[in-house]
Parts: sequence; structure tokens; C-alpha cells
Amino acid sequence: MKAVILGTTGYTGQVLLRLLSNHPKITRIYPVSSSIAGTPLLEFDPGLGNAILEKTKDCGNAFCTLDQAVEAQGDVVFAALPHLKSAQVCAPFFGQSVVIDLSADFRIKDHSTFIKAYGQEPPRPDLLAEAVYGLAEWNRDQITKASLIANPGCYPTASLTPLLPLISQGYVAGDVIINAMSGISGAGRKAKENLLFCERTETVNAYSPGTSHRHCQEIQQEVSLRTGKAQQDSTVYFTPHLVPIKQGMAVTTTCQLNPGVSDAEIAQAYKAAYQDSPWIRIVPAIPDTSQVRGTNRCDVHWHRDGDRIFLMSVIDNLYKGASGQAVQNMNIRFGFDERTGLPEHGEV
Ligand SMILES: NC(=O)C1=CN([C@@H]2O[C@H](COP(=O)(O)OP(=O)(O)OC[C@H]3O[C@@H](n4cnc5c(N)ncnc54)[C@H](OP(=O)(O)O)[C@@H]3O)[C@@H](O)[C@H]2O)C=CC1
Ligand SMILES: CC(=O)N[C@@H](CCC(=O)OP(=O)(O)O)C(=O)O
Repeated sequence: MKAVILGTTGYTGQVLLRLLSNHPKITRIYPVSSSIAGTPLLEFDPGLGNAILEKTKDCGNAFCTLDQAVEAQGDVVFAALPHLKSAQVCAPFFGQSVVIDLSADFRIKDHSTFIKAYGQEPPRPDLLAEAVYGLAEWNRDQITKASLIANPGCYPTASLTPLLPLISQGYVAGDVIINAMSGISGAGRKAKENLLFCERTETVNAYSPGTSHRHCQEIQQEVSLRTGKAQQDSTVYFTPHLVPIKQGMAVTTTCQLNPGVSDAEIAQAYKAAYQDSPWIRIVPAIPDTSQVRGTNRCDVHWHRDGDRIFLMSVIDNLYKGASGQAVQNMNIRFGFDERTGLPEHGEV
């Protein structure tokens, strides 16, 4: 199979390049760069292994242009581009290849919600109906048939994974309070003064609290789908924090349970939702981001305190939060085992 990566020099693009170079079903890779086409891959990233050389022969082992990639007619295109830019760059691939978009351009279905989150109209409203939200464990059947997959945001993936089994069973009453921590690679590779080492080391802060972060709209959309309530009546509150680690995301979600929900029912809800999901693990102790770093796993722990439940989840924002889930979605779409080409063990 031939794979195209758009935005290869970004963080998620670089992880995609590594994952696809080890993926047994991918034979050719077209690594597009709008900024450094023609530059040898190993000059840009000497950490890449030899497998990449075999698979990028068509581009002379260098970054290629968008035109070269369009001509190659890839089976699958991964768009690792900024939101509000991605849909436009992907245009030549729609109808030609399966497009897996890591940006937010196709995640939110409702126009006014998209405008609230991103400050402007969705860039391709004509394609929103056919775009499948790629939260892999919840939309497998649709992903199997999709030609456009909207890979979820990293915060929504880490928040929805522990929440949806309980929401879907109708066990949750009242507000859902989500507090999340992200490593700095979550903000992408583009140089920003406020993300310099000296600005971010030894310090932590919250930002965009309550319902003001764009990912709150994405989380609310998926929760509303399962509760049947209108999105404006959703009571999800989401507050992210930036912590001084390179990659990793830890989320704590607090909910009130409906009267009479037992521990056994909660355990059963998680079992039913995830027993056939190789990348979700319900763990007996509060998880650390280090245990999922470099893997596609989301580890979840729950703690009951009277009628409150506390859900602790961890992912690697660049893997399950982005490129790993994108490859998982490709596996589902093309009928491969969901685990194919994805690392199982965390780094020591
Ligand atoms: N970082 C994360 O943890 C996560 C990221 N995402 C999403 O995935 C997408 C890619 O993220 P990430 O890899 O972190 O982003 P980066 O900022 O690290 O990389 C984006 C890449 O897009 C290309 N690009 C093309 N046009 C532009 C432009 N106008 N401005 C900036 N870059 C441009 C560049 O690559 P080139 O020069 O090679 O073309 C650039 O390196 C984004 O939509 C992001 O929101 C989703 C989940 C998690
Ligand atoms: C730390 C940081 O800045 N995180 C980003 C979200 C991460 C991301 O890339 O957003 P998507 O998942 O929507 O693509 C933010 O808060 O906007």
C-alpha cells in the first residue's frame, strides 16, 4: 500500500513517518513537506532507521512536493497539518485516496459549534456529513467504510475514552468536570515564545477553562450524541493545563453517578465497552503518562467515592492522541489487525 504524509516535518508527521516505515502493509511512503521538499530525510532526521530508505525510493529518500504525492495516487493520505489549513491542502486527494485528517477541520459537525470553537466557518462544509469521527473504539463500523476520517483531538481522546462507557449506560448525572494536563509537544513544533524552555520549565498553568477551549465543543458533541441531549444543554466543563514534559497527557474526570449504580455495573460497563479493544486497558492503580509513552494505549483507572466517580486516564498525545490513532484507523479501514505497526510497550 502507498501512504502519503502531509506536514511531515511537524511532530505528528515525524511520528507517522516512523510508524509507517515499520508498518508491514505499507510499501511506499511519500513524505510531503511544504517547507523543505527535496531535503534528504536523513539530513533532517538522522534518527530514522534504514526501513525508511526502501519505502521512500520513489522520492529519492527526500521530502517530496504536494504535486509528486498527488501523482503517486496513494491509497491513504495522512494530513498532519494545522487546522483551517488542512482541508484546503487535502483537496486533490478527496475521492482519490482515503484521507485521515489529524486536524480539527472535519471533527465538528454543527456549523455554529465549529464557528464557536475555531472562529470561522468549517472550511469544507460539503464534506462534513461523510467525515467519520475517528475515535476508533466507538466508531469501528463507520471507519471500515469511510473515505474521510476525522482523527480526534488528543484531549478529547483521553477524556472520552473513560467517560463514554458510563455516559452510554446512563450512569452519569449532572456536570462532568474534566481537568487535563498536556506535554508541550501538544502545541506543535512551530516556534512560539511562550513555549520556550525557559518559559515552560519548572512551571505549570491552566488555560482556556470551563467551556472556552475548542476541545470542550468536541467532547460535548460526542457526549451529546450518547445522551440524546442538545449540545447546548451539555454540562461538560474542561480545563487543560500545560506541564513541563515533552509528551504525554493525563486527565482526571469527575462525575456524579445516578442513584443505585453499583461498582459491579461500572466494571461491567468498561468490560463491555473495551474487552475487544487492544489499545484500552482498565488498570488497578492510578496510571502514569510514562507507562504509555511511545505506545498507542489509553490506560484508565476509576475510583469511587460515594456518589462521585473519579476517572484517571493517560495517553501519549503524539500516539493515541494523534498519529498512533491515525494508524489504528488506517488498520481498521483497510481490514488489518488494529495492532499492526503500532508499538505495544512504553519506553523505559
Ligand atoms: N501535537 C499533538 O499532540 C497533536 C496534534 N494534533 C493535530 O495534528 C495536526 C499537526 O500537529 P503537529 O504535528 O503537532 O503540528 P506541527 O506544528 O508540529 O506541524 C505542522 C506541520 O504542518 C506543515 N504546514 C503546512 N502549512 C503550514 C502552515 N501554514 N503553518 C504551519 N505549518 C504548516 C508544516 O510541515 P511542512 O513544512 O513539512 O509542510 C508543519 O511542520 C494539527 O492539526 C494538530 O492540531 C492532533 C492531536 C495531537
Ligand atoms: C498543549 C496545547 O497547546 N495543546 C493544544 C491542543 C492539542 C492539539 O494539537 O489540538 P488538536 O488535538 O485539536 O489537533 C491546545 O490546547 O490547543
